[in-house]
Amino acid sequence: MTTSTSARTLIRGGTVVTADQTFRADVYAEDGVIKAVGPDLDAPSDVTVVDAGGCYVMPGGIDPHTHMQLPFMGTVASDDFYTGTAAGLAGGTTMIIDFVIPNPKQNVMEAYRTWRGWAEKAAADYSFHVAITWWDDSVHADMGALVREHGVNSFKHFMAYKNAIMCDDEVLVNSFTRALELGAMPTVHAENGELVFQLQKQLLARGLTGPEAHPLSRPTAVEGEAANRAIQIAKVLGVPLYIVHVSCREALEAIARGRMDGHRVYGEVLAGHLLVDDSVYRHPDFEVAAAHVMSPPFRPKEHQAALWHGLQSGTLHTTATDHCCFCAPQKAAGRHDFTRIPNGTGGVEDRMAVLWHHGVNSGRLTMNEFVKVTSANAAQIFNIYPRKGSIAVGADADLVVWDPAATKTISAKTHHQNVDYNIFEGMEVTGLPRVTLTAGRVAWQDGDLRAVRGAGRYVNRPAFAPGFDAAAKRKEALKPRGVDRG
Ligand SMILES: C[C@@H](CNC(N)=O)C(=O)O
Ligand SMILES: [Zn+2]
Ligand SMILES: [Zn+2]
Ligand SMILES: [Zn+2]
Repeated sequence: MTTSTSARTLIRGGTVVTADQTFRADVYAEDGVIKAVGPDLDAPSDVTVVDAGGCYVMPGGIDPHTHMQLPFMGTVASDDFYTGTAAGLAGGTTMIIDFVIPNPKQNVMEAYRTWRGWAEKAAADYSFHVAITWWDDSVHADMGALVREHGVNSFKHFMAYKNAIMCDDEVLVNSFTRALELGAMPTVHAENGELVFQLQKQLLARGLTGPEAHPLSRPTAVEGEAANRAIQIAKVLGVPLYIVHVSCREALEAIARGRMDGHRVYGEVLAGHLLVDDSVYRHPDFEVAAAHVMSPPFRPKEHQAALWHGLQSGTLHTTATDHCCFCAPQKAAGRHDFTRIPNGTGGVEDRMAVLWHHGVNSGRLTMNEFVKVTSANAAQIFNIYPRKGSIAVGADADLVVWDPAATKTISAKTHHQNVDYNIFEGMEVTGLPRVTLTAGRVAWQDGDLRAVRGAGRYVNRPAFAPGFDAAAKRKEALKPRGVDRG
């Protein structure tokens, strides 16, 4: 179902904040596209006027890491593409990049079509990273079709989850090589799945079955090793790399080393990893501890300071949520075996507010840096800027009118996410979306959510600079050199 985007909307009286500018201006949108940005714009007839007085007008948030209705660990994530994108709109996020995750040996194109069907009901725009969970010639071919015909320019690799969707080095090397040929970005979930598997077995054998064992099975060295390995593999192959949910100092330092070596490595950090620490796993109530089971796990406090410094210094580039919700009855599957607790937590509704409060209000980030890490950088890294992540004529009218004085206490009792727990429960934040517009239409205003099921559109993300064929380049490099007689 498509909704009219011929709505004419004038956002009046605000201060526009983009990744690089802050200036007083009105914004006029028509047919879902920004048509004018400037002071004191005239209001044509039959226009909807949005009062942005005292507010900032920013590009709508882009969450580059969600899993709506993901089938995982024997159950299905509780937010679907409609409820999850609606909750995102309530929090100022106007686009998600979700994941197609084929089962091993499942045809990649078939999995892609399945996820496309599920996402038809989305209330905001969406796109997909496609996970490569196995390898053969059909995967090589399907990656080409996805890039050339379906607007996919990023491929995900889980280095964790052994005996499920974990990639070994053979898959990583083949898929990274193919990504380079195609001009696509490989991304990784960097945890050494073999180590996790062995540590889980050891912990269970010692009778440690509760959620407090979850972080013990995934120490930071397990993430640091995998991050470094993925970076070195990408470096040898000459392909860029994006590391999702960087949660600890070891992974951050691997990225910093790679970047210092001149390698194109990007890092993503979750709002949760910036603000929630590992004490949650020692909560006496199983439900509270299990609600926080996700991977990589929440870490000791000292890693959060490092992650904030990573964001401030440009070693980390995007913020996300890894929104993958499971309610208490689903988490209870692991009541007597923590390895069976479905991994995942929420956050798509709260990311922008918690980052504004703890990032901008605290002085860690400027407002422009806030726009970079919640929207513009993800748009640039995944090649949809300035259509997304900017406020400019011709860009999509995905906008948020941000009230820096508005306050609320985050709670599962009041959030719109379809999950019975909130990892930011009780957190008081100042700075909230007053209005969120998707394709020029008001979807959230002063607490009233008017998300439209099916209004979201699939966003094609073009390949990067013409992917050259790495094989040809390697052949050239290996050609015997004639003696150079000077
Ligand atoms: C399966 C997915 C969500 N779950 C999680 N992060 O624990 C992921 O690993 O990113
Ligand atoms: Zn090839
Ligand atoms: Zn992951
Ligand atoms: Zn994820």
